[in-house]
Amino acid sequence: QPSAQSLQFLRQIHSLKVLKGDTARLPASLKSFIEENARLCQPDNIHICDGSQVENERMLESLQAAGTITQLPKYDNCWLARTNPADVARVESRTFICTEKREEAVCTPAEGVTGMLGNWISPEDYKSSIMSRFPGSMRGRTMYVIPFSMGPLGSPLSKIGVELTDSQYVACSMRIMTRMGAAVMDEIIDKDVDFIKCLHSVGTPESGKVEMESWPCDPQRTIILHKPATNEIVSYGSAYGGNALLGKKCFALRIGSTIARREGWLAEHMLILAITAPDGTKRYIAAAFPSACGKTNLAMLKPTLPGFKVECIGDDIAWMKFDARGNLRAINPEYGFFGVAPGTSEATNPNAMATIHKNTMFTNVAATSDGGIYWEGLESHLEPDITVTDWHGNSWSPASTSKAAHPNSRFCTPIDNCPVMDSQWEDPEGVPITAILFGGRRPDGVPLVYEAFNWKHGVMLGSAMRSEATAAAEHKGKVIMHDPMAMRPFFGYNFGKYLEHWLSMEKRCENLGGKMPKIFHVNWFRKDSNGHFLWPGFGENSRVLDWIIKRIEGEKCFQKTPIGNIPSENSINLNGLNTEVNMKELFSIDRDFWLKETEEIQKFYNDQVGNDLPCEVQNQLNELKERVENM
Ligand SMILES: C=CCn1c(=O)c2[nH]c(Cc3ccc(NC(C)=O)cc3)nc2n(CCCC)c1=O
Ligand SMILES: [Mn+2]
Repeated sequence: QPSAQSLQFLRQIHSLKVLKGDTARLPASLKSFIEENARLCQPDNIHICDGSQVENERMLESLQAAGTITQLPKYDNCWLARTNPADVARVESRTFICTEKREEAVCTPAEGVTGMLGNWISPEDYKSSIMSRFPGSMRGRTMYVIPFSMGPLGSPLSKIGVELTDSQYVACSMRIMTRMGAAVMDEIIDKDVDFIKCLHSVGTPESGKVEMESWPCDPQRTIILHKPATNEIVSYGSAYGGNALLGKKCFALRIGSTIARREGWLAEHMLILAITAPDGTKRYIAAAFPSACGKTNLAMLKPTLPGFKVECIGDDIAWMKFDARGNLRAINPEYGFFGVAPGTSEATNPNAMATIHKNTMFTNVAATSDGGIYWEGLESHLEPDITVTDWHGNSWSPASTSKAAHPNSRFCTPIDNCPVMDSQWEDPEGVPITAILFGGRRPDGVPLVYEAFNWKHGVMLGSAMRSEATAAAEHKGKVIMHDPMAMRPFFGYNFGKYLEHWLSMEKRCENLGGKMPKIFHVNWFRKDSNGHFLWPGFGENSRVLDWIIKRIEGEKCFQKTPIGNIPSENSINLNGLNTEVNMKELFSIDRDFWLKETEEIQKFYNDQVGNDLPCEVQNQLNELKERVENM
């Protein structure tokens, strides 16, 4: 029976029925956060999530009854969600950072150039965007209150958030992707900690007509807003992934990067892996890759080099901070994997396949007649008598010209299902990072691996990252897109200032008497003149990680080149490799290619960063250009 105080609280919010949870104990900050938004969104009732098994089962039953999800009886507690085809991916053009002054949020692109490093919105437009969407948006619905922690509860590197949402799909997915529920609520109550305020509604089209009953959304008016000054995130109209699971991109990267700047640490779009050599030395590596580079495949790598072991800490986000001894310690703030399904198979990522058959929410993948899932890349796993239903719900066969699964279809699966998690993956102190990799999909000119000469050089390499992508526009060619630090869609503030912050880490580390991590650039995707891949990739990448470890240990197994240090002759272990590798071509450095590359990088800086570019980064590019010219 709620206490008198909470009854008073309820009256304040229009005598709403609090279905679950006792509001009396909530600290004032949380109470007013809920109350203000309940008054704004007018839900029929409020459900304070405790994250329990029974609560989750009730939500799954309710989602099943609504037709949003169907059970996949071939696996243990696995579900398939099909979205409105208009709500299938992050919407970058509708994603904004709100600051007083535009230049705090974004760089100023050159005349006539479209900015590609984030979108700014004024405080006035932020307010009006909310007031034209949220009033009454939750009528007839329940407002779920989701208390969640990014990072292990109680870790000095963790941060807490509260997401208010009218989507049970979001609540079930947040329970997989973050530490969510009563333990976090206790932390908020006991320690009255600041929390990131996240408000989400799938909304309703202005016409009032919901296109697809089982997936309410408002694609025409989708908007994703961030206000770093007050640690607020507001998302409307989409229930999909990075738009709605606000702990991931919105919190852990965009808001996270602004907190990290204030507090002196790094919030990065990076996987974290542990590699143990045959002699037992274990190293932790963080790596940033744009999409389509196989980040999750590397994070869960099955090494081919005998005696090596690779274990996973995370596949998408790293929060890294120098500890008192000047060691860079990293945590994975997430609690699940939200991986791209197509392309995942026993051949490309056997450990992912071993992870996703329990307590997993699949979205927009195809379904099989024996109650399982299917997607492009799983052809060899299709039994002959099995029929397939595509992500629209239509029957599909390998002869179909259409795709069975949406290219951005996902598995959302608990980390603790993964068989290769590192024992320290939840260590509250984080794991010590001794190498940072930047990578890209570069079919031409970029060698398999090279090492930065120093931190400043490495920061320039990160800022200059590019990767082959399928052109979004109609001409379906391949273009080499800039994606600095693989953070292009996720910066929380001005990219130039972000680079300054990266540069400042060197001084910070020095003052603590520590050693900076080494920076490397890797490229699994170089092709020969016939368009064939020069490197077999996948588990063979352990040979590159082995060389990186040798370099961290100080072995002189490198040769200097104008672009950086590459492996010296025969210092990459090729024993046991059953395919011929043309190492000469794989590591060739062509003067014309690199002259062109430095020009492209300069153009990117001029077009997109302008005066916000730190002079040290420009100097590093000048030095690279000079070295290449003198070849
Ligand atoms: C840890 C693995 C990283 N990695 C790679 O290292 C990699 N390399 C390639 C290119 C490639 C593709 C097929 C073959 N096939 C054979 C038989 O050699 C070899 C290389 N594709 C790769 N992929 C898949 C990218 C799409 C997500 C990939 O993930
Ligand atoms: Mn990502």
